[in-house]
Amino acid sequence: HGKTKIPENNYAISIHDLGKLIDYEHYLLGILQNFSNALQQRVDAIEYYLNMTEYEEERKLPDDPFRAFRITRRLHSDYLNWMWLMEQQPWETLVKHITAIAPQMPTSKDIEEASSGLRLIQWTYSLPTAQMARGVLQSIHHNTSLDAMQCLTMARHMVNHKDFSRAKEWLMEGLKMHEADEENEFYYSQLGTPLADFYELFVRILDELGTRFLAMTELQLAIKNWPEEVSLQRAHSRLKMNIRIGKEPAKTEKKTQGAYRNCCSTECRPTAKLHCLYNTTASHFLRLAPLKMELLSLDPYVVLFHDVVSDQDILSIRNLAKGGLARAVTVTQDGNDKEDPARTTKGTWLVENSKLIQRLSQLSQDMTNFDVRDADPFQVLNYGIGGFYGTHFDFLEDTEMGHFSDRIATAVFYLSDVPQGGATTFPDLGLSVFPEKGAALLWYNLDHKGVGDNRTAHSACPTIVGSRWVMTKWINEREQLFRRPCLTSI
Ligand SMILES: O=C(O)CCC(=O)C(=O)O
Ligand SMILES: [Fe+2]
Repeated sequence: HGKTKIPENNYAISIHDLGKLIDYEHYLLGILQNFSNALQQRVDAIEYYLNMTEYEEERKLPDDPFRAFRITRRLHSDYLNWMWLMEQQPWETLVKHITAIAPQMPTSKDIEEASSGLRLIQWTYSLPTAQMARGVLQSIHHNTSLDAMQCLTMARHMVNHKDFSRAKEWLMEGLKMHEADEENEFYYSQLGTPLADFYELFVRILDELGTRFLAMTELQLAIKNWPEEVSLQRAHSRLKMNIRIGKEPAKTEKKTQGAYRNCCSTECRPTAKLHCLYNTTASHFLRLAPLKMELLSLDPYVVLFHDVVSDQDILSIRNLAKGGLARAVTVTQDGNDKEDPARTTKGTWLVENSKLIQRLSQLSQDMTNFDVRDADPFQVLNYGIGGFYGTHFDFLEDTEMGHFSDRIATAVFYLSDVPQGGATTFPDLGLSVFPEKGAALLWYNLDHKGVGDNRTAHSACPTIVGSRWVMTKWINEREQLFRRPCLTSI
């Protein structure tokens, strides 16, 4: 029999798949509402009975015959009915409904990835914590925000990632919200985040930041307020020990990635003015239907094509991909696939050979003037919460596969607009492209000798708002013998 394996839904790395959680929550809230109704019915009946029997009345001997009769009758039978009611727990079936969908609920890994998404958004776009907590992202007010519990989760996450100053900011936001809501402490305790937990973490953060004596003062105050809290007592003895042995506070490392963060935040274009033109030369076809092409860099070659995929085709492509989204992986040195925290997106390969795919292949061929008959299939990707692809190369050079046939060029088709964030960025080129539904970005990964060009390092910046869909095509060297006669290595 054994346990059934908990499925890995990986919700946080695909906004599209996260949509399933909306249905689950709706279902759960329905159960909770039924539970509430059932309870309410009972409460009403009990209150009615208490009123009827004049519970609040003065106690005196039942000297009138009706009172004497009434109390005898009540205590002969009513009490049994109440006992029966107290024993009945019709919500046990509700609990079973919840148990049945429990395996589909997000896991702690999902929470970690969702928090990481927010952390990356905050870091990449330098968003102030107080604004973020209130739903202000890049000066845009969204009708959404985080509550005290969610700020606490963010603070914990920042502590785990050793960013103690951010942790402190998140915790202060959480504390403020919690204290403003003090009369609902029962609700917070019920959900496992009593005020004491906020203080416990607060003290730990102050300690890590090297402000240990401030931490001690705060802690003593908190203990005065919640003398029964074991967690505070534990924190107290830990802190005393740290003071006694003079434990070094943690050092937070500073990461700086100027160009990457700049070009994620605002569109970057290399200084030299390049041109927009209609590409009519790549194939015979293009003489009749030219592509709107924007030259972004000559060396390495990077171009952006506008309006190459129709809304209709985009809908079809996304529908083909929707059912099969799975965590996208990266290739290691020895040619194996591995799960990579620097690639938080789900993807699927379009392997069938439909009319649509043939049309898209022809389009890729027209755009690139490369033979794509044997290229990798199209890969459709949907990014998650703060979903990104860290700076990487598409060429495989030193890997097993790379020796055989390297990825000479990459095309990225944008299958959605992205309201905020989500640029494709080339930090070394000072170049970034913000997604525009229907456009396609194309670049060469190899130099004229067929060697990987390090300047083509690129990334997908974290998506802030939106469900980011792209489709990529990696084009291989192998088939290009006659199309790139100038390759000096051949
Ligand atoms: O999503 C993007 O903008 C880039 C994707 C990418 O670099 C890749 O899939 O290799
Ligand atoms: Fe890439």
